[in-house]
Amino acid sequence: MWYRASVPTPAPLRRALVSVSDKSQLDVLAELLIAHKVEVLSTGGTHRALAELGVAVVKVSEFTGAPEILDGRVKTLHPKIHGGILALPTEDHARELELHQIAPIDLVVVNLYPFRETIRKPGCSFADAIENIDIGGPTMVRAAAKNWGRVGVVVDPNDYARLAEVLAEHGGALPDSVRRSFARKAFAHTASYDAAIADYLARHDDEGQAIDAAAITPGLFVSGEPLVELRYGENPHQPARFFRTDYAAAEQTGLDRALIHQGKALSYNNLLDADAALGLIRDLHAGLPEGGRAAAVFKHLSPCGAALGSREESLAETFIRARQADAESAFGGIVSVSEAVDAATAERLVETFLEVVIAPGYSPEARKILAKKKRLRVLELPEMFSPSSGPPPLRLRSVAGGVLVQREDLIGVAAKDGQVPTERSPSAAELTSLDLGQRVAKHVRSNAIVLVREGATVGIGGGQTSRVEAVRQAISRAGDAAKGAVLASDAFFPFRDSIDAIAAAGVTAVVQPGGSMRDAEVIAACDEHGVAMVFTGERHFRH
Ligand SMILES: NC(=O)c1ncn([C@@H]2O[C@H](COP(=O)(O)O)[C@@H](O)[C@H]2O)c1NC=O
Repeated sequence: MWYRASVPTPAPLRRALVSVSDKSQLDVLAELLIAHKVEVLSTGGTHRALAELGVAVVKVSEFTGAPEILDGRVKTLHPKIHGGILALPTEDHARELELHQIAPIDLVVVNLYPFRETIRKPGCSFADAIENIDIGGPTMVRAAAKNWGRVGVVVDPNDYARLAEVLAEHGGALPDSVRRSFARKAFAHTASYDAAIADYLARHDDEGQAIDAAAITPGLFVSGEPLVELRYGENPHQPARFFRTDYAAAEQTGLDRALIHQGKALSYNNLLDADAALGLIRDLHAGLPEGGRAAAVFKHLSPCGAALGSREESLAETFIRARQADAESAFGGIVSVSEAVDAATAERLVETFLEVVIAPGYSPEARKILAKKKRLRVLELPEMFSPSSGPPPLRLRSVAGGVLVQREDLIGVAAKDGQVPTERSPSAAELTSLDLGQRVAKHVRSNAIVLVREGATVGIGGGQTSRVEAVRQAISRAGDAAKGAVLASDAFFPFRDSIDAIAAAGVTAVVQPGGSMRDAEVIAACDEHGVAMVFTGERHFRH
């Protein structure tokens, strides 16, 4: 419950304390403080900046009679400041303020030392990070937010314009509702600030040395910036929202950065599928030969088609082959491509009912063509293939009772780098197809089997409870195309039954991690059927 002080008609602001590290838009603030004749108190750097903008500003040290000390570690931590902010509008508090000669403060404008920006700087020392933990700022922000019934608190320079508008509308006073909404934002701000500090400290040991960057540290400090309220969750009766987390803010390539050119609002399911389609196209892009291109079609978190094109093939042709891989499933699909969409590709895209298209760019002609499909969501992620620095991003998933945290599966072993345990080695053409199959299988729910022929998937079996059933599904989907195809599996074959089924269907080569107790049996089966096999040593379960 919010504490509610009874202030029937808010009085015009008389005194503000301004202490900001981010000095952007201070001119907007200065203007409104002058216009409403607000008495202004301020700390060192902010005092100088406001004075230059023509504000008659009093130094906090003069106001309190206590100088700033300890290199700025103590500037505003004084009863005259905190008494002035925290006093309730009651007669008792008024008497106490008078007794101690404390003047009430009714607006606090504070933003904090740039802790996040500091720790993101290459080479930032532990000592630098610690020195950038703001103490006085959050103390004032929290005090003002607690006393929202009388005091306004602004933590974001982007709110100065709103503040100016509200004050102009209300004769220099801040209505209750505005103070309350500023207070909400203030506590969210300090909570997120502390989460960043706690996360940083969890990632450093007692000597201040960074712990293995890829480790999952024992603390989880997630704060989320709300991006959009989604129409609903997986189903219409489930409310849902999309948040950008602090962890994601460090990523260059997240969906939070997508430019949305057109289409219906993105749904919860769209975002999940878009994320999956993005993951696959990144893996395909990473394996492309120079001048090559790739396209993928997703449905309900599973790829239904993926194709690689050589430099001689256009993107439109590559997309057509990805769509043809399972034309039936492509209806209502999510498409991702490895390069900017041109007019010819756009013409092909609009032939099918699609939910979302994701690409690193679009030509103006392509945009015009796609615009014909008003509901189609067109997402541009210019940085989608930027190489990521640092450890793979954290991925969070909730289960009843908690949250699971792991690093994203970014390992990609090219089939050509694997070991060949069979008598026959795959041909160069088979290796190229195995590589595509392996990259796609990583994005199919386990148990996952992917059949590939001539640079495109022809049959995908996923989400099956036995591996041989996933094999049967992939073969059945491929039909005649299974003959001469190659196969990729996300995990090892526990028995030779899958190999017997594959060989009977005409599959010529296999890529899988290996590591089964019965690898010898599986290798023997391959040799019996003349099937070439590659062991990658890396499992890619997707649950
Ligand atoms: N220690 C204090 O008493 C204190 N009071 C305010 N600050 C911070 O000092 C900064 C502004 O400093 P300046 O006005 O000197 O540029 C603000 O980010 C504010 O949050 C403080 N600094 C850190 O804790």
